[in-house]
Amino acid sequence: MKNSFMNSINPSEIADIFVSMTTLLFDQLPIPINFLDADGRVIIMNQAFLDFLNLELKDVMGKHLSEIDPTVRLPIVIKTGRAEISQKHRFHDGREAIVHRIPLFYKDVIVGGVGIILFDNLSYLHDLTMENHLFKALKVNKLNKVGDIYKAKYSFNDILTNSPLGKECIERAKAYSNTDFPVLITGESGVGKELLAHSIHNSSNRKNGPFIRVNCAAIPEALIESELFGYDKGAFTGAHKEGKIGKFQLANGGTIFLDEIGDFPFNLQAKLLRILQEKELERVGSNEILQLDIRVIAASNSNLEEKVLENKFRSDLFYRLNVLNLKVPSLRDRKEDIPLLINHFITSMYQDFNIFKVFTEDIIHLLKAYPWPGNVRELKNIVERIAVNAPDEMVRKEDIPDYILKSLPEAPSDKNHCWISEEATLKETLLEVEKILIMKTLEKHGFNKAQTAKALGIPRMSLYRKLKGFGIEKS
Ligand SMILES: Nc1ncnc2c1ncn2[C@@H]1O[C@H](COP(=O)(O)OP(=O)(O)OP(=O)(O)O)[C@@H](O)[C@H]1O
Repeated sequence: MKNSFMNSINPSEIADIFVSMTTLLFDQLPIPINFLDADGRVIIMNQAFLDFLNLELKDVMGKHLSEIDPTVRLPIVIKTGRAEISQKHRFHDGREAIVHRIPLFYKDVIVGGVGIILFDNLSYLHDLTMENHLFKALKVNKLNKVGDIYKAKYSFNDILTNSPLGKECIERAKAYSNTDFPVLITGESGVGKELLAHSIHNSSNRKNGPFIRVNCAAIPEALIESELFGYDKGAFTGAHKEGKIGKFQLANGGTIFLDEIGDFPFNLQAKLLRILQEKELERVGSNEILQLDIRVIAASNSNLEEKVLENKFRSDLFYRLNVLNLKVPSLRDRKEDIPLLINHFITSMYQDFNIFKVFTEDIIHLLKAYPWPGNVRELKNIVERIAVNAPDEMVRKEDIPDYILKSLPEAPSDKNHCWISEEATLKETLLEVEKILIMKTLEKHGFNKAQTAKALGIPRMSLYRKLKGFGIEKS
């Protein structure tokens, strides 16, 4: 029977039969699914996907997916070969969805990709939060655990460092991930605090549970209570009738990452402390107490001890969060990492956008002399900016943004050349010499300002003033 069926098929028809049977099967499913070929062109799009796009099959078949919606990323995933699971996506018409993008391999060669919209219409339900919607969908469809949706994205392998300070920080974070105590990560903006929080969760016992990030500075103060703690049905006028799941409840079984904790409103700090101490949550409008099983990781780029002294942050909360402390060093204190990071960012530019640029030793040397107040984030932005804008493959000094070049000391181009202009006044000349001396001493002491001031024999405040005068420090 089987043989006679197979024998009756022309081999060239097999692919067509596969496509039409798969389409028939996927048309029965309420989940939007599409298949692209290796060039990013549509081979299969099921009815649920067509309904989502409000298109007909003839409008999409054989078209490059980006012609249908320019925001899509599946063609990029087909190029990189790296699956993107449970990602939030905003379509060109503003609708949001949770999507999977998966490359398909046959004998190690990418032959196409599958796109799946897991939860659509996240935004039309403006009276429901995304979390509620997901939570409901999880319950109804028994599709996944919350932890499968809210995953930590990074692990220790994503954190690059060559420097002793960086390595020490990672070793400490790894040790912390073997415990369940709260961790407070401190350090300047852009040093990689969030990366570390993800990594600690991902190598802890909670790695299969959810990782919920809350940016305490980004949520309006009036909403923070309901966002974090949730509320019960009809808790107050204007509340959604079904209530709201708060971030703490969502994080149950996993980790909650409270980023920029220094901005947490003072009047809610007692409630936060109670949750951390009791591991119990009482939603607004409810008498029911929920038992929580969560780990808390907090991060701050402001000095929390100072905030405690200024009565802007409760000392009991500070001690509760600061059981384990992780201080992330600034990039200027681990300049050895700069070449490694530059290399990593240009490799990503090549993999993601096919842009290839060479940063020579000289250019890296120049970039190492800059103090990087915005740390790794600033370095990443600058490398990407240079890579996109530099006209030639070999990056030149002129391709480095002006504000960086201006903040570097003017080194004499050769030993015999006097770099001091004969027209310069004595004051100008002394200033120039001072600038060069300060920059060289800063470099010698790994941009540690306390050590530099000591070596120069000047008070630290006067060093800060001079650096500000040179336009090197933030005012
Ligand atoms: N060691 C590292 N290796 C690779 N990438 C890094 C490293 N450190 C930071 N990054 C990258 O730098 C950027 C900033 O990192 P991150 O958001 O973790 O910093 P942050 O300290 O949390 O900043 P903020 O205080 O402003 O929230 C991210 O794109 C991150 O991927």
